[in-house]
Amino acid sequence: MILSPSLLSADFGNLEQALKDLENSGLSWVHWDVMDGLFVPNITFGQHVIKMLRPKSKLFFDVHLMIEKPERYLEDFKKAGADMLVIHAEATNHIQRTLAEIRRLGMRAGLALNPATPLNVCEYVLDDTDMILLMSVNPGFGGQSFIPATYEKIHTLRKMLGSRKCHIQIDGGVTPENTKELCKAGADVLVSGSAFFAYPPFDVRHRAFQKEAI
Ligand SMILES: O=C(CO)[C@@H](O)[C@H](O)COP(=O)(O)O
Ligand SMILES: [Fe+2]
Repeated sequence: MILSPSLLSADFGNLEQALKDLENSGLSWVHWDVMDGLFVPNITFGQHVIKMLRPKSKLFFDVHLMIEKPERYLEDFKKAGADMLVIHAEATNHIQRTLAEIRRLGMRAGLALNPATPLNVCEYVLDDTDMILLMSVNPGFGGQSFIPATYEKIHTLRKMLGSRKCHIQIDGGVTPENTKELCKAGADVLVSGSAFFAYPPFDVRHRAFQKEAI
């Protein structure tokens, strides 16, 4: 299981320190929640902030784009140093083209689905994605409660993926308490914001999640 802590719950005034602390705690991924105030009601940071922090960190930058028409900014995020770009199926009319363009630019391509979005939207683009992100809360805010219907969705998606090497990432309300069940259902990348950052030290927190993973 890969744990990808969400900086949405970190101190925005000191992201450099948060990145250092994560790296020193043995983590390898970090999750950036980019919000535009349109696709979701909240606004966070964009490509410029990521670009300034890229030289400060060796972590894998997992960038979750909660923005309308993400195809407008792919090159910007590549230049900013994103390793993986995750677009929302609900935010573009051109899912396949956008995923293919992300890969052409040399990044890994992910596709995110809101809780109410059925799995069939990704059926014909499974070979174009390195990761499917299943939202287990409605996007826009940290600290919300996990939606239990996600378990069945993970299980069905894992069957749909067959032997493909594609991550299933879960985002929203993830805690050490539901980690085992999520892994059992077929998830292998977990995002955690509030349940991770609220309880330092991070190496102890990291172990609390990993202990539950199967
Ligand atoms: O994408 C989002 C929210 O839209 C997430 O990445 C949150 O940051 C997860 O926060 P918690 O639910 O773990 O507090
Ligand atoms: Fe996210």
